[in-house]
Amino acid sequence: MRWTEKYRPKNFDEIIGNGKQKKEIEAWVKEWKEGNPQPCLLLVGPAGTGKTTIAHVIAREFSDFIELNASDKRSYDIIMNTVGQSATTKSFFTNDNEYKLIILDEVDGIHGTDDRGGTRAIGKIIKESIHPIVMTANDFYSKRLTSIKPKCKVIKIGKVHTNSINALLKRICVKEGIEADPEAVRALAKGSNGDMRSALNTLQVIAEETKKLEMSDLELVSQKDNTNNIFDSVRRVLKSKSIDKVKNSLRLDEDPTLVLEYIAENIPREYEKPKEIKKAYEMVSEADLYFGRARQTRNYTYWRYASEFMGVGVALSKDDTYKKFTRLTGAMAFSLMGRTKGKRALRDGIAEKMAEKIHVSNSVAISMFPYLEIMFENDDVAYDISTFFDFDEDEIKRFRKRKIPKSVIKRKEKERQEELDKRKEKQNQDDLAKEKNIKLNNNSLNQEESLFTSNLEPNIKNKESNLKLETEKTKENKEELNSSKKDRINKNKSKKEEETTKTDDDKENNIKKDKEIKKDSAQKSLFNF
Ligand SMILES: Nc1ncnc2c1ncn2[C@@H]1O[C@H](COP(=O)(O)OP(=O)(O)OP(=O)(O)O)[C@@H](O)[C@H]1O
Repeated sequence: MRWTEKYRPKNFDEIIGNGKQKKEIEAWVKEWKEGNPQPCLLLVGPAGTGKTTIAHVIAREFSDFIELNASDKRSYDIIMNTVGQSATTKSFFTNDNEYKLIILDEVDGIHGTDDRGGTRAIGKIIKESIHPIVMTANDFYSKRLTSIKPKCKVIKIGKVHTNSINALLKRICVKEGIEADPEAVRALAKGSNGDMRSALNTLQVIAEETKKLEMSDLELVSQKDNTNNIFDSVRRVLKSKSIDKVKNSLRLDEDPTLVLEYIAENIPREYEKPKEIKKAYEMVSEADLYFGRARQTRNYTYWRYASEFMGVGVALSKDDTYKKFTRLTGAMAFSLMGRTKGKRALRDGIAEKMAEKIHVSNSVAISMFPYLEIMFENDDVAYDISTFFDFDEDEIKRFRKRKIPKSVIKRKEKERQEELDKRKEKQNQDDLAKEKNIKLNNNSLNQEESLFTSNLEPNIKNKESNLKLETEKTKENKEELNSSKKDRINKNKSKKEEETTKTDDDKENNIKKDKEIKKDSAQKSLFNF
């Protein structure tokens, strides 16, 4: 295990140096925990001084945290997708009501044209986040920080003092059972120049196996810089067939893709048989694939596989170890990259223009370059294409050595102007025709309208008089109906009256008759007696 990990501080007390800054940071954490949101924290300072470590210690104070290497997320969309939502909703992990820390490492690593809104995205996250944010950066004066700094509480993390490093190294030597010359420990502390990571790495490299640290070891180490360390690793991979040794040699504090470049560069210097060289390069290519996958997915566990291929894979590609001295060289790729920086910038600029205009990716645009080179051989086509993409002189030079002749440019410009004039004229004519059409349409519309009205009017009048007649008729009918109804009612009434009188008469007669009958019967009964 790397000692930088083994001895990584787990709380503020274990972080050495920067006492005043630690207090400020602790106060910031306290405020958040008491429910008082604070501005985002920006820790700026040199490498290996504990910025990321501090961020992780802060993270322990919150319920959860999300960590992103800002320089890996150059796209606005990616940053917003990964952090944007988490920042604006409280529940980016589990507990809804608790604050979670957002760590954005290396915010100054978001680069120029590749930025694609990365800095803007960070600004948006700072503005909208309801969670605490800690950012780290190396370069206080980085342009990338210009817009970020004013929105943050900036804390400068300084180099760790030699005395503090010295004390920590001594403690580690005791824990690791290393017999250390105090003078050597001090020299190591001083030589690390405030970089705690470097001090720990050097101590581990020298003393982990030998369990000793002497001044003579340091003289050896002090001559070594990272590049020398890389050469040691590469030499070990190419010279050895011992898996352990090779694996150990690749444990160095260096970008593994850089180590891969160095190995690839030196394979043919050490290996002699074509079969060995072929196999070794197959291993390099496998390793490269894994690095690519790690980069794309940001899952850096793939690095492990990559190291297997570029270390053990390349080491075991040879039949036997070579007993010879080989002068190793640095990776040509990098010196080449340095030399071709301008060319690459030109290429990327052209690709970007093309990509934007014809909606393809930059790499597809670059893959069209050979065809453009052929097309650019023709002066007229060269002019047309460069005008279409808005290429400047340097960009045109990328595709043809000769400048486009002035006479061609003049003629083409004239043709272009004529074409433009023609188009303008045609446009004017079209506009006029359109206007005319509109007028004509309006006229015919008006005509149709009046025709319609004139046709409609008599009809309406007829209908109106019909309606009047009908209303009158209905009125008459109604009256008729009413009078007949009245008649009927009257008739019925008189009939009833008649009937009533008749009944009354009948009744009277009946009563009379009854009386007579009664009289008769009374007489009868008298007779009967
Ligand atoms: N102040 C410190 N106290 C104790 N250990 C430290 C301190 N600073 C760094 N270290 C050790 O160095 C290692 C690397 O430190 P860290 O990654 O925090 O540095 P950094 O400032 O973030 O560097 P970089 O800018 O390169 O990311 C830690 O794992 C830890 O072991």
